Amino acid sequence: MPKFAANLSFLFTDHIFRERFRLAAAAGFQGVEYLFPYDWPASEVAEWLKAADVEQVLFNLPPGDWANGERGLACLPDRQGEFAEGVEQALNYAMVLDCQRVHCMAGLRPWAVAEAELEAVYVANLRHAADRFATIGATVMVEPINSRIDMPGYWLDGIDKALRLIESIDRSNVKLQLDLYHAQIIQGDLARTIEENIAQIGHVQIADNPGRHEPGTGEINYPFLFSVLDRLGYAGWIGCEYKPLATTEEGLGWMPK
Ligand SMILES: O=C(O)C(=O)[C@@H](O)CO
Ligand SMILES: [Mg+2]
Repeated sequence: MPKFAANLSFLFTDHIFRERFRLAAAAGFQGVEYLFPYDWPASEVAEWLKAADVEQVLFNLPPGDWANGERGLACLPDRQGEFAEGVEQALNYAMVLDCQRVHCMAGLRPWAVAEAELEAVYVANLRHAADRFATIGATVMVEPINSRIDMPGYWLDGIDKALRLIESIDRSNVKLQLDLYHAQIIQGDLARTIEENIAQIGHVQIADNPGRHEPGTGEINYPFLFSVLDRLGYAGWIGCEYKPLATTEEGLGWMPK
C-alpha cells in the first residue's frame, strides 16, 4: 500500500499553518508536503515536524513573485541569478527539515522568447539545481501542470515534454513528479502512463477530476491506480494535493486503511 503525505497547502486549511502538522499526524499521515516554507524560519518548521512526528516529504523551490502571478523561474532567461539564489535558500531548508525531495516549478511561458532558448535555460538551471541537491542526497522533481484549467500559460504542460527534458538534463537525481490530476487533464491514459514511466517517477500527487477534490469524487479510479503502483513496486510517497469538499477529516474516507 502506498504511503500518503498530507499536502498542507490544500488540507487542514481551516487551521493556521503550524497547526496543520499536528492535525495531519492525528489523521494518520506520516508525511507532509506543501508549496513553500519560506515565510517561517526553517528551525521553527523543523520543530513542528518533530512535535507531530511526521516526515517532511517535499516542498517547492522559491517560485518568483507568487502573489503577482509568477509560477516558477526555471525556464526564464533573465532570471537565472534569482533562480540560483532560490536553489541555495531551498537547499538550506531541505537540510534543516531533512527533506529529500524538492519540486522545481518551470514558470509561465514568456511568449516573446523562442522555445529552444527556454529549453536551454531550463536544462541549465535544472542541472545546476540537481548538482546542488546531490550534495545532500536529495532529488529535484519536474512536474507537468495542466495549462488549460489550473495554470494558464504554464510552460511545462506535457508529460512527454517533461520526460524529454529529464533525459536532456541527464542527472540521476532529477525525476518526474506525476500529479495524476494534472495528467488526467493533460492526456488521460493514467495506468499506462504510470506503467511506462515508473522508472522515472520520483513522486506522485493525487486529486480527482473535475474539481480537484478527494479521490472518489470524480472520474479517476484511484483504487485501481494504487494497485498499479503497488504491483510496479512504487516505494515513494503519494501527496494528497486536493481541495476537500467539506472538512479534511470528513473527506478522508477514500484512504485505504
Ligand atoms: O499545483 C500543483 O499541482 C503543484 O504540485 C504545485 O507544486 C505547484 O503549484
Ligand atoms: Mg501537483
